[in-house]
Amino acid sequence: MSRRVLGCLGQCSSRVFAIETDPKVDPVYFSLIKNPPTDAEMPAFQEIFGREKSYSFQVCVEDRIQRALLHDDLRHQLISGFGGDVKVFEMSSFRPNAQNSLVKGFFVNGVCGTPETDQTLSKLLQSNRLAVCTYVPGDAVGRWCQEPLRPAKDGAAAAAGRYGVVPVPSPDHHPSALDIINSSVFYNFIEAHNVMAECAHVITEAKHVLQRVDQTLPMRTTDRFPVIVIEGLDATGKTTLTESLKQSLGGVLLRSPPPCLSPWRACFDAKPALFRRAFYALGNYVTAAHISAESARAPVIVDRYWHSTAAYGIGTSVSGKVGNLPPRGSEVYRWPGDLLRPDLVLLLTVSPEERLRRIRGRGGEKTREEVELEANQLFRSKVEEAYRRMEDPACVVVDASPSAAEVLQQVLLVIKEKVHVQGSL
Ligand SMILES: Nc1nc2c(ncn2[C@@H]2O[C@H](COP(=O)(O)OP(=O)(O)OP(=O)(O)O)[C@@H](O)[C@H]2O)c(=O)[nH]1
Ligand SMILES: Nc1ncnc2c1ncn2[C@@H]1O[C@H](COP(=O)(O)OP(=O)(O)O)[C@@H](O)[C@H]1O
Repeated sequence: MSRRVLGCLGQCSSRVFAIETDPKVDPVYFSLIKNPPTDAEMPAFQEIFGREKSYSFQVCVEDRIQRALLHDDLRHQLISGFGGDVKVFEMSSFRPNAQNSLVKGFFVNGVCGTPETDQTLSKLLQSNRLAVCTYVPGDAVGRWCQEPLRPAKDGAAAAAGRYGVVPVPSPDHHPSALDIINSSVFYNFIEAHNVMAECAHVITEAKHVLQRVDQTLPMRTTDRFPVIVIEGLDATGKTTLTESLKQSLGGVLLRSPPPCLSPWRACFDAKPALFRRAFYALGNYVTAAHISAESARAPVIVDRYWHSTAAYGIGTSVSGKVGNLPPRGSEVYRWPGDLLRPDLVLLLTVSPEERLRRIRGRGGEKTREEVELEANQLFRSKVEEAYRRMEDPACVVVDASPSAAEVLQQVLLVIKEKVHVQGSL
């Protein structure tokens, strides 16, 4: 049962809220206090709260599937309902350093009180699954307050309390880093399977994915030939290299997500991150079963595996600069304990210019994230840095700028040096 939480930002002053006016820079952080602030006067207030009217909207629904769907839908409602001049910023409310304390939402400023915007606000207020707040001047010298809103009898907005808003220093970790484990990245099969099962009643394709996954043979861990994973941003040369390695090693080439899940990939690429990540995570477990079977008879080369899923999940969930990524050694970079572990993971890297040259030379369709990769050097840098922080197994970085033949020779040398597993290479 969803519960209406008024002013969820104000309910426990240990919460901080972050307003991301530009995803490329650090958010502005505030906290709430019971009484209007006495000495907080910050230019940030005026810049953020001072344009016309500003509001915050947060989905307050227990069920994570409904929360993910409503969050995506709320963004569209705000953009369409308040008109083009209004700025819609990501906003998150959280307890610093407390995992899973993140409540994501949106902050909207520059709302002119027209009949259309009043109607939009009234409609949003009627929803008992949103916490809606407005921000009003606390006094004449630039101090601000937050007022949780509830619908009055005539549908207009009525304030239900008032909290002072004070700026606070940036916390140790970026709020988005609090929401990675088993949300942006899955660290065991059951967690990913649960999300897919929970969304099956709203996403028909999830039933088909679960059928395929549940048909997957249990993994065997008997003696096996080497398992080598090739990772890297798109157009670094993974497909070219894995095909050559298959020939050179007389091996089997697999990829994740596996072909048996291909019919539903485009569907999940268009879904909220929670569902998309669960899809790719389950793809890795299906691929692991195939690796286990094939490695009994030949070396196995894999084109993308868990590191891709983790790096894209971390790179997309952590906004702002590369420094906002969880530090090296964080548990988010650690391999799932229940997933078949490869003997070697090679990370192909090339310069951004060379990647673009190769992309142009290749053509072909791109996923939404690949489009974003091209548009956003910052996103690319975060994905690549996340790859480099992976542990146990770590990625062995390979400069893939030389010719395909030279890269192949270089990689064969690395494999000879690093892989000591039963079975000939
Ligand atoms: N394989 C894989 N792709 C992911 C994952 N998460 C996001 N993606 C997206 O899917 C794209 C790669 O799709 P693939 O079909 O593996 O394409 P690919 O042939 O490896 O891509 P190239 O790297 O361009 O060759 C990535 O660039 C991301 O946009 C994941 O966990 N596994
Ligand atoms: N070492 C290389 N040098 C030059 N071009 C390459 C090299 N490896 C791959 N390419 C070309 O770059 C493009 C992308 O390569 P591909 O293997 O599809 O990369 P990925 O699978 O990582 O996206 C293709 O047109 C391919 O022919």
